Amino acid sequence: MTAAIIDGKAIAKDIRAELKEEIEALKQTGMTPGLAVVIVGDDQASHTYVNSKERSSKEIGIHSEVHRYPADYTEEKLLQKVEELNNDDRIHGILVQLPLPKHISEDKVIDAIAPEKDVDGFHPVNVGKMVIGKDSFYSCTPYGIIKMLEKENISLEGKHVVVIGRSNIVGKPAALLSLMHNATVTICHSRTKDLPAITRQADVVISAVGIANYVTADHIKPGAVVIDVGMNRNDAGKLCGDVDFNNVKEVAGAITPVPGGVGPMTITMLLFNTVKAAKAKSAK
Ligand SMILES: NC(=O)C1=CN([C@@H]2O[C@H](COP(=O)(O)OP(=O)(O)OC[C@H]3O[C@@H](n4cnc5c(N)ncnc54)[C@H](OP(=O)(O)O)[C@@H]3O)[C@@H](O)[C@H]2O)C=CC1
Ligand SMILES: Nc1nc(=O)c2c([nH]1)NC[C@@H]1CN(c3ccc(C(=O)N[C@@H](CCC(=O)O)C(=O)O)cc3)C=[N+]21
Repeated sequence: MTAAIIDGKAIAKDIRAELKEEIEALKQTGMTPGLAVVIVGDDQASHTYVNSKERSSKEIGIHSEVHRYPADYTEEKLLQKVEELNNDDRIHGILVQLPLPKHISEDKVIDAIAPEKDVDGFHPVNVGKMVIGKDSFYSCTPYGIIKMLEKENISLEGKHVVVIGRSNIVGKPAALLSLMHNATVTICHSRTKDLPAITRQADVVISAVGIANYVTADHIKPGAVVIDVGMNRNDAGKLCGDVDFNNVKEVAGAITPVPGGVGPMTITMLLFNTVKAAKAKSAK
């Protein structure tokens, strides 16, 4: 059996086309959604992501601004900038690119973002609302996975979802959103014993570890859905996920590729959340 390849790029394109129409309608009412991205430091990969976010925003008509600062920018100045953006009426969404340089507390910066502008869904208020099952801004990567499965007509109801990874931005919210969709959820991490025995019980495996070729064919139950969040470089310097794609695709029922799977959905949900924030503001 060869798995169906889930085309995240195509699904992302469809959702972005829907958002574009929605933005055109909003503009008719005098509202242009605005996104501010803040990046500190000179990490090349981070700059590439940020440029891609800016391009994608502009393509669908979002007002987009990027604030770039050197690696020695102070925490105090960054907090001031966030405050300024909190009070800027043209801006509905604020994203501070992570990771930040070591001398800046990520927690402090995330806490400083107004929850109604936190389109990353990282602020404790938004995380807390998600935990108690309320509508809020959900973290873009896990939310993108949920949307992708919906578009593929893969229901999570009653399914055993095994999430590998428990970070605040991917693993944990992926588990909670799966639970919200009535899955039975297991969370695995670096202290988990006999991981393959657990993942082999899964109807859906979501891997967010950050190790190339970590998930191999013997981890997967025949026919299971495999979602690869990992963004790694292999020995040849090529972008790859956590999953040994060529071998796993012979066992799985459906699988997401890297690139072209979860990544494009992440950016799409950032745009989705920005439009959502703008609509909430205009409804006030
Ligand atoms: N496609 C996309 O849009 C995005 C992709 N990513 C990518 O996803 C991956 C994960 O990101 P993120 O969650 O931020 O990473 P973190 O490093 O914060 O978390 C990794 C998680 O994997 C767990 N882990 C590490 N080693 C093992 C192991 N040997 N066995 C089982 N679990 C293990 C860790 O466990 P423990 O908690 O015990 O340390 C941790 O919970 C990265 O490759 C990242 O680049 C991230 C964001 C968006
Ligand atoms: N505040 C904050 N919010 C984030 O959402 C955030 C962040 N910080 N820091 C870094 C991670 C990583 N991340 C990705 C987004 C898109 C792709 C993506 O589009 N990937 C493409 C390929 C890109 C390429 O070719 O290099 C793909 O998978 O097809 C990847 C990774 C968001 N993150």
